[in-house]
Amino acid sequence: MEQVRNVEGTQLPQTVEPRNPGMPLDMDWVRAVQANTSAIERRAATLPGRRSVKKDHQAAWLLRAITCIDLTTLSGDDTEDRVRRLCAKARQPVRPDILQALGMERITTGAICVYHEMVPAAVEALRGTGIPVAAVSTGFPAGLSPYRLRLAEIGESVEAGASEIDIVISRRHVLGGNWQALYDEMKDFRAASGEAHVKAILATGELGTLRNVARASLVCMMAGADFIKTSTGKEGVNATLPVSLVMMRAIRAYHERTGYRVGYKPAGGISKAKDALTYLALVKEELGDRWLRPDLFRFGASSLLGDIERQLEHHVTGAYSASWRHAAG
Ligand SMILES: O=C[C@H](O)COP(=O)(O)O
Repeated sequence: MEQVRNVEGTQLPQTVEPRNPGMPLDMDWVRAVQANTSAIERRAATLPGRRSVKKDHQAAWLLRAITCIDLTTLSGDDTEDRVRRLCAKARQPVRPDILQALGMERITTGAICVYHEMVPAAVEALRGTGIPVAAVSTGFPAGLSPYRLRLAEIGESVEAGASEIDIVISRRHVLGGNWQALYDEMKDFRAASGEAHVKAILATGELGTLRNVARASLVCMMAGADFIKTSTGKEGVNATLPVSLVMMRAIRAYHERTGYRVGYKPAGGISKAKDALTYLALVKEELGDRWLRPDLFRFGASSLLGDIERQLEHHVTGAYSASWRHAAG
């Protein structure tokens, strides 16, 4: 077995960024946004081949990835029992013997992410663990239910104990270039969330262009989003590397302009450990180490944890498969 080196931040102190206060809508900044699609795609295409995460650090990075997962179930057939099982997994995402072999005592996932109706079961199952419950809200996934009901849904989830709210934006505001409407909507959602942290789901697969993704990212941050998130997991195209580059660069620009760090959450279709490593490498390169913590980075994923567990088990037992070596390259 390879020695797992201690990666700073794998066992995490509770550092939480101050909430993003937002800023007035700066329309000149929004209109000036460019996105060079071919350059972005070229950059994204070279990333998986890089050795940004060295092989002998991979197990530690995979543990880090686990701490950043919003462990998710968002199905029509969700039950309280399923959510309770998921919460048990969030509390103990890796078998204790594997964890011990990797030199770690305890880790948890970043959060649990569920529909509103499942919030009470999740809150109860996670009581005393410090693991937050995130609720998808505002008529997830399409965001087309009546506006007052979308606002009320946020309030009810907060009241039920959700400390993170994943809202969906109205895609039509982006597609129609109605940035003021997007800003106002996001501000209302933010206000309705009270003290809860707010993740703005852009549904990037439905926004048409990378420039729209960049503009929507900026507008949501200006309106006070604490995180920007790619997708609901229900669009035809969900998290991708080009979209992630655009969103991370918007986060960087917002930080440079305002001093506030907004978090990033790629979500939907991320199910392989090697993909998690690629995303972590991208975050490290584009935003820096500070973003590699669960208060600023999450994976929205329902099946990623299973693959990471398998890879860690292989790592510990020495059955480190040739295909994995190749894939993680
Ligand atoms: O927000 C999280 C996504 O809905 C999860 O998508 P996934 O089931 O493809 O991992």
